[in-house]
Amino acid sequence: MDPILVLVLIFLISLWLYHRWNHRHLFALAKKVGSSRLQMILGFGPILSSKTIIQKGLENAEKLGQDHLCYIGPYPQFVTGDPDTIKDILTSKLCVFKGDLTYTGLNHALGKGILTMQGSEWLQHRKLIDPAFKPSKLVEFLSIFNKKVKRIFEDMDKCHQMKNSYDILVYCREYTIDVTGETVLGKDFNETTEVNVKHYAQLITRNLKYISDISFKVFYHNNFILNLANLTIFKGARITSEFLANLIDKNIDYYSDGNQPTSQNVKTKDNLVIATVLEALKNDTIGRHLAISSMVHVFSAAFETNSSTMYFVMLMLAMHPEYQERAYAEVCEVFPENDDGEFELTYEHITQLSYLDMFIKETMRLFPTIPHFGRLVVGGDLRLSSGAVLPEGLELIINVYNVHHNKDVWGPHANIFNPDNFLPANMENRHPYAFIPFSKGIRFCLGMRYAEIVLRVTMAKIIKRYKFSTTAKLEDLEIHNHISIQLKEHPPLTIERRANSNKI
Ligand code: HEM
Repeated sequence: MDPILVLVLIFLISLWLYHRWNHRHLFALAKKVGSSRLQMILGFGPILSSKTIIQKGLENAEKLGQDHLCYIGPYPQFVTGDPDTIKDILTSKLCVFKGDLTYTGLNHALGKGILTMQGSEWLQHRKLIDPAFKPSKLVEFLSIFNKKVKRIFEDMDKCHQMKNSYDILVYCREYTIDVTGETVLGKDFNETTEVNVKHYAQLITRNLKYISDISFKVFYHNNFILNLANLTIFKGARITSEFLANLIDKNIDYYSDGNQPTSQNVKTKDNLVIATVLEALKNDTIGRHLAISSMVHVFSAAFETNSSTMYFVMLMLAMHPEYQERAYAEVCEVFPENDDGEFELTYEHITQLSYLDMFIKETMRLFPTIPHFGRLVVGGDLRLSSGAVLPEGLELIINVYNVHHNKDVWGPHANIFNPDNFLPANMENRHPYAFIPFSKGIRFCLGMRYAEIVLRVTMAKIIKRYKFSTTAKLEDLEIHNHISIQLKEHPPLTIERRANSNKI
């Protein structure tokens, strides 16, 4: 045999043995859960994009099972859409770290903050910001949510037959930026020239694409390529977070000088989310840089999630006229006046709107705003209740989209929109980790209660004022994952003012 060929063969066999040894824990795991044999041998898998990652996740679960190992480029990932496994992971102290793959984009665009912090530093920081979302603060926010809906009414009153409903998503974004500005910073963006909400909403879209490209197109994980992209195609994409950081910086100075919020809707700065970092800065518990970036993170986590969910709720109302009328009838029962949706919701009202609650939850089941999030095993191997062992250092993807569409959990009609899935009788025997739009366990969404309230206040008012219809069907919607769930194309939407809702 040709000696060169022999050398090449020896080199390849050594390389393979090295790979096999280096990944021995993964090969052991692959015996317990599904995996692609070819990917395991090559140590490499397809490079995904925001357009393909959701579909690929469904296909992999179908082929390999809800718990499986796969490679994204050269990065091995354990992916799960199984509620037992998700519970094991999200309740384990070994899984509070976030992995590189899913957070490179966020880290790059937003810097260090609560969304991306790791381990004990994260825990300390979380304890610092948690008080901003305690029930007494949320009561204050409730009155802001009630007042702010006027903005989206003004925009939606101008709409009627839309061939493409993208503008509605934009109005939802503008509205949630407005609400977040007031609850986090005490700023009424409508009364200041500092922030052009419309321009800012456009920047966000660009930023989301940038973040998801960096995360999923793994060649951007190479510093050289990323730096090149920053100088060219991503040039300017950081404007959003830099702009936000400047705004927060100015507000820290403003409040540190003893000033109070300019917004009429906020009684005192102590009720604002920013109050938590102002206090910590006063006590020297954190530095200014972290105070700013942390508020950038809270701000960023708050608005796109809420606005996408509102938009999807409107689409679901339009596609399901029968359920829409049930939701409308319930709101009319609680608010029987001819009030055009301009009523004031209290906590008690929210508890009476049980069908609306089920409708919103079902929307979040089929369209979870954050379809995947990641974790990293740190501090030891994690033994799952299935017996499989996730080795330290392995990146994990919690596939929210898959568990929400898992037929073993939600039944054979898992892909059909049906708010009755959330009837108490139907939820009684459902796995507690079957529905996780806000994540769950140790590191669940900090703004969950805030989001639940703002969604219910806004949607109750919108349902009272408008009737939605569309020719589009659920199966027409093609979704992408730009960190938050997005539609490839926005379906037509008709918006009519309700007959008893005729004030202009
Ligand atoms: C429909 C609305 C929302 C959804 C679906 C949602 C979903 C989520 C999810 C899935 C996570 C976990 C992400 C991960 O582990 O990587 C998360 C984390 C977080 N969310 Fe939300 N969220 C929503 C609204 C909000 C709001 C309104 C705020 C703030 C006002 C907020 C603040 C946060 C923060 C700060 C974290 C990081 C928590 C931590 O790591 O300790 N979210 N959210």
